[in-house]
Amino acid sequence: MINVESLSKTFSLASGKELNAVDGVSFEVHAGEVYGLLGPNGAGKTTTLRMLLGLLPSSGGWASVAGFRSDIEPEEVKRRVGLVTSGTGVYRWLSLREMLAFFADLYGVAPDVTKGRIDELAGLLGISHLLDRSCSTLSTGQKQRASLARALIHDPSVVLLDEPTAGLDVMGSQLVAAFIRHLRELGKGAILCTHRLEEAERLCDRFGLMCGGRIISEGTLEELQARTGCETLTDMFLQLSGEAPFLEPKDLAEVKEVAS
Ligand SMILES: Nc1ncnc2c1ncn2[C@@H]1O[C@H](COP(=O)(O)OP(=O)(O)OP(=O)(O)O)[C@@H](O)[C@H]1O
Repeated sequence: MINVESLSKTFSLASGKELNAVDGVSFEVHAGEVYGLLGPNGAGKTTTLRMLLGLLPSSGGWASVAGFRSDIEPEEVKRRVGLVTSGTGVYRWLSLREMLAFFADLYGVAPDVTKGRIDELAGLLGISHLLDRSCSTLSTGQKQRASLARALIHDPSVVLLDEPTAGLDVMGSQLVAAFIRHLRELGKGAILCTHRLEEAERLCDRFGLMCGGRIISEGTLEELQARTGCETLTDMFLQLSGEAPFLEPKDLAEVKEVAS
């Protein structure tokens, strides 16, 4: 469903140097699978998603969604992808119903299908009572529900989630988790990028651990546990990236001593 093959991106920096933000990344995501693309800040996750969506040209390799190459047929790719980000972007001057209808129209959903789909998604996400409210009056959590509905309005086969729970409270995060489980039941392929590693452990079927533009390890949680000898994704990250926390517990004790 999603194929990424030797994908690379080199940025030319103002200093004249070059940065290999994504460096030969390959992975696949199948229908009904949630793939966790995880890594520290600057690992290259968002750049990978932008190339996959056809928003950014690659420097090498290719990506495809449902058989359509992002670099050759980006419009076909966008038609098949729903995007959820942490920026809960809604159109302030439209009602929620108008905004969802607007996006349905942009994606070419037939008008007679749109109404039923808005009602269905609003029911699923618990926002039916908000449909005729102006988007400008919605709370952060309500806006995120609206964004989730917007991502599915054209019934995409693939959903990309880039930090979907950033800034949300426990209830909001649980809703996003339920949404991701629902995607799996619908047989959609999904990529989840998140820094909440415990959340990723619970939600993803397989993981690609990214560091410095490369996938340094890939597999199910059990496979990664067997390979690394670590129990949690957090411990795996620290081990695989070869990085220790800036402060060891003994350092913290010293800091406390100095402070007292
Ligand atoms: N347009 C650009 N020009 C130059 N460098 C860029 C550009 N976009 C991203 N980068 C750099 O590429 C690297 C990867 O960035 P990217 O946003 O993909 O990381 P990320 O894994 O999504 O990080 P985060 O978890 O912090 O969002 C970073 O070093 C970033 O500074």
